[in-house]
Amino acid sequence: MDRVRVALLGCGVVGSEVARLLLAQADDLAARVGAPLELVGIAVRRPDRPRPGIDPALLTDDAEGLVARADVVVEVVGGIEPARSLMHAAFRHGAGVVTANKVLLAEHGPELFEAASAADVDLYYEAAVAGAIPLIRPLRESLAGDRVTRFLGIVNGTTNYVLDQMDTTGAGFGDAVERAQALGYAEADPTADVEGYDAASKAAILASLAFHTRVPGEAVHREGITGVSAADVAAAARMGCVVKLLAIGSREPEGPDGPAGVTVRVHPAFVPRSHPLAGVRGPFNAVFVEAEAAGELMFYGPGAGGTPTAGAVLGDVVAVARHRVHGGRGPGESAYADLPTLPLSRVLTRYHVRLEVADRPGVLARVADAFAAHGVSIEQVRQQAVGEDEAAELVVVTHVAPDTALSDTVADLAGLDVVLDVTSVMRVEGE
Ligand SMILES: NC(=O)c1ccc[n+]([C@@H]2O[C@H](COP(=O)([O-])OP(=O)(O)OC[C@H]3O[C@@H](n4cnc5c(N)ncnc54)[C@H](O)[C@@H]3O)[C@@H](O)[C@H]2O)c1
Ligand SMILES: N[C@@H](CCO)C(=O)O
Ligand code: NA
Repeated sequence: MDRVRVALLGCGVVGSEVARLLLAQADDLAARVGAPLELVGIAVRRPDRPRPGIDPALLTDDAEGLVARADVVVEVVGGIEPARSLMHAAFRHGAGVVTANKVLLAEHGPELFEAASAADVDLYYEAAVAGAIPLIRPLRESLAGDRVTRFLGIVNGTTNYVLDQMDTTGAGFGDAVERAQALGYAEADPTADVEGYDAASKAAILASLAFHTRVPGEAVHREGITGVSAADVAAAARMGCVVKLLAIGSREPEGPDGPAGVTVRVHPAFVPRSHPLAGVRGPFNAVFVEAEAAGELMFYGPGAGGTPTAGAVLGDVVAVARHRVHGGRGPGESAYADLPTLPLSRVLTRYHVRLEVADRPGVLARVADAFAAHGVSIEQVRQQAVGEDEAAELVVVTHVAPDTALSDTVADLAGLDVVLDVTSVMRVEGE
């Protein structure tokens, strides 16, 4: 093969950087691949729009036609359609695909991996989870001989920036989101990030890979950070913790509560300041992976941004192009373990519960009784007066308890006449 033809679909934040780096590093990439990479075209919606540094002759609005002329298709359009159809078209034409599209993989991964396998071509997606951080390849290849038992990480840069601002400046949620938008971290519509959808797609992809099973995006338990208040962040600080949006996947053994399987969840949690994840600041990402032989591994770096993400895309382009030149293909989907995704009731966690209660004799005992009635053991209780009236804030930290026992406790607490409000319920993770 005297050259590898690369088609780029999408020329936005990531795509424009992929195009720039492909051209700027052409000689190095050719040496690494064993043949030159030829950028044969860039599919865009508006080919007439000038794009600095990009030859207008490369621009086309005929994405289908471009895909038919490529050996490697880079999909950085995002969303479900037309990305999904274009990837299928690439496979039909015998082209390998590199994508950064976590939404598409979390929703339609199995179908796309099957199509790639049937066509005997590659589907690579390092940039889809935690941007530039090498994470997909270590899970898919370096840890292929090990048994991953758990991952715990920060996989959304926007929400990490927002929570970090709330922690370091005392800002409220709304102000912190506005700062994230002003800096270009958060989109004009930040729903996918702040409601945890983006992190849930990434958690689904990581869990599928790590546990050799299929976890669809909708099977991930998802809570965003819109309910996290400045008071929650301050309460975390008083406990020596910081609030982080975590993505957690875990193998659960067979037990009295049900069969073996996996749990996968995304939610805000208190993380002790001594834990390495607490030190992940601003828009950075980090993922802890625990494996039986390797022990604890941590992957850290920029989880987003045009240039870092384009670097991860190009790493995949080199791998897929090498296979075109030298033959063979990389590992495909590995879902042989076929483990069920278990309900959250199988998860054991510590909880931090904040209540507003009447400040009179016997209240503490009644609150403690509600926890005891569901077998939830209390580790710490702290009370402080609030305002002038006869109310107090009560903070209860539990020992590990099943999720269902805690939610039943909270329902009972909310029904007590001495409890004026259950202000917040947060999990405590990472100890
Ligand atoms: N931006 C990041 O930091 C980042 C990080 C990791 C992964 N990703 C993923 O990379 C992908 C691209 O993200 P982005 O930030 O570059 O988005 P973007 O919105 O900046 O770019 C997407 C581009 O695709 C174009 N487009 C849409 N429909 C098209 C079509 N039918 N034909 C041709 N072009 C079309 C849009 O006009 C836009 O220019 C997404 O899947 C995203 O989730 C982005
Ligand atoms: N919106 C994502 C981009 C990377 O997928 C984030 O904030 O992490
Ligand atoms: Na990555």
